[in-house]
Amino acid sequence: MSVLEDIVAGARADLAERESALPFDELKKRAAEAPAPRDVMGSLQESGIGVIAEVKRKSPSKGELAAIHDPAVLAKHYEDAGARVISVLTEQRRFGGSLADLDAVRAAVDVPILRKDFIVSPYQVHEARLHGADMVLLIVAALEQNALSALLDRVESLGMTALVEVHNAEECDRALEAGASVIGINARDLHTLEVDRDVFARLAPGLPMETFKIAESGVRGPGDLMAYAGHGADAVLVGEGLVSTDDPKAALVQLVTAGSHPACPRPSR
Ligand SMILES: O=P(O)(O)OC[C@@H](O)[C@@H](O)c1c[nH]c2ccccc12
Repeated sequence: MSVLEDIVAGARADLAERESALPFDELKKRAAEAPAPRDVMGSLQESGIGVIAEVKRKSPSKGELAAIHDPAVLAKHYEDAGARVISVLTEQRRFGGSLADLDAVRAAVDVPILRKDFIVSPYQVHEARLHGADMVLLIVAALEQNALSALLDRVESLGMTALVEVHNAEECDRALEAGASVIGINARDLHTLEVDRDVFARLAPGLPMETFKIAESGVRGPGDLMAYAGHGADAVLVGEGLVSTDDPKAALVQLVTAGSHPACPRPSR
């Protein structure tokens, strides 16, 4: 079993438990009463290269990254530093996240929030909405084509934005086929966990100009952001490079500053 398959199997088992505690129909009803989703694209399309900052406690490749005692405090730092979207990992087994983290962040900030998890069921989409998410990650490698299309439609029907994640050319085709307009190119291969920052440069030119392109993983500092921007990234998503520093807020200010600097390559649209 690859790491991805293992994580997805765990996510399904955890999901089954939550589903028996709160039936889907009831969850849907409650989610429909949540405050309206925020304008993710409006936020991402402000000038320059936007930064999506991630609340990430652990990773399968490195184990513990940071002891985040209060995700709300970290999220507030991210918002103050200029994050366009805040990503919150809710996967528990390998990433140490939770829906409680999502709740805490939602209560603390006004910027749009991405629920980062291994979404395989409509249940998780409504659950994301109930807990205040505005954007939901859909990983192409974890989904059959029909499920990908159906989940993407579901996300959009609830007024949220789908971030559709790819790692190779075939997955790009599948993402576009499903109707994705926001595509995250992950430098990390979820089967092997290896990071290859050149994946973005290889895949981005094959995507339509109007696709909003997000470079995910491997950003260590402003140099990596500039490099991704030079290859056509509209935004970058950063976790470890922020949480594992002594001062995540200062690290994010540096990235945000680089992303809005006149010397930084502009988005193509
Ligand atoms: O910590 P990094 O290298 O900055 O990466 C962040 C983000 O891209 C990574 O957490 C991620 C990308 N896709 C995922 C899918 C599931 C879990 C995590 C991820």
